Amino acid sequence: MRTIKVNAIDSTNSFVREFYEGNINFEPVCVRAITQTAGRGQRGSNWLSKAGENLTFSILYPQKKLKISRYFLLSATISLAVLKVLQGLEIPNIKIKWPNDILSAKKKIGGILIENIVKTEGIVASVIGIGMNVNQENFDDLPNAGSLKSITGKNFDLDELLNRLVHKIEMDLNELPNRKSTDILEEYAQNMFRLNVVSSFSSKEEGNFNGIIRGVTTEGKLNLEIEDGVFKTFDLKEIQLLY
Ligand SMILES: Nc1ncnc2c1ncn2[C@@H]1O[C@H](COP(=O)(O)OP(=O)(O)OP(=O)(O)O)[C@@H](O)[C@H]1O
Ligand SMILES: O=C(O)CCCC[C@@H]1SC[C@@H]2NC(=O)N[C@@H]21
Repeated sequence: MRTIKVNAIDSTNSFVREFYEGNINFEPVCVRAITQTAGRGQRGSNWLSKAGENLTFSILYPQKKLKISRYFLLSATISLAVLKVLQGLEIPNIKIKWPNDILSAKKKIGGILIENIVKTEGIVASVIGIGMNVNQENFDDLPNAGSLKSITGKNFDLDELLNRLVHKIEMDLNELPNRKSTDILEEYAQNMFRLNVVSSFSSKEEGNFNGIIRGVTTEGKLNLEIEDGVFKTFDLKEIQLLY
């Protein structure tokens, strides 16, 4: 797909979304910013990334009326594509922290923000925003953040890494309609951070409590074993993994 490099913009997600508004027929496109002045994360957070040291990009991907109920399969496919590219570069211990934080050695090295363009017929396009911490060495205000450099001690070529990520994502998205959802969910679960171990959670309804991550539902809800043999599912708005 075509990649456009821009110097400074507010947010690559906002940029490609605006680009879509005037273009009904389009090919997938990737927009990468050297720096974002208002990078956005999940749950309304900011995405902070030093200019020129990391990757911040968004892919605008046309969908053929994707059902909203299949949205998480898309999200899981993106997380797994990123994970596989990083594993191919021998970055250690890559995990997906539900729903789609990318961790290496327990540090958050990447974040994914997918925003769908929904019409009455379903999802007609997806904006897939990815922030990857690559060569930045210090994350003073973000104690849980890390980068490929802070973990491996090596510098990475940003253009080459972007090409690998975009290529893998495009291939896996094209393959998505042919894949069984149970296979995707199983592969996702196998790569989850803190799968099958007791973890602490915080939820609006129940305060802080312990549970064991056992996987995800087709809709992307977190499936927790909250007592022996007792399971409960939670969506992103309802719960946070503390550690
Ligand atoms: N470059 C970055 N790398 C990692 N995290 C970042 C970055 N920029 C902003 N953040 C945000 O800083 C916050 C702290 O991240 P951290 O992973 O430590 O906390 P968290 O509670 O696990 O967050 P999350 O809600 O994403 O699971 C998160 O909201 C994260 O998205
Ligand atoms: O973990 C998260 O909270 C998601 C972070 C997503 C950040 C990327 S950087 C490129 C794209 N543009 C944005 O404004 N956000 C995403």
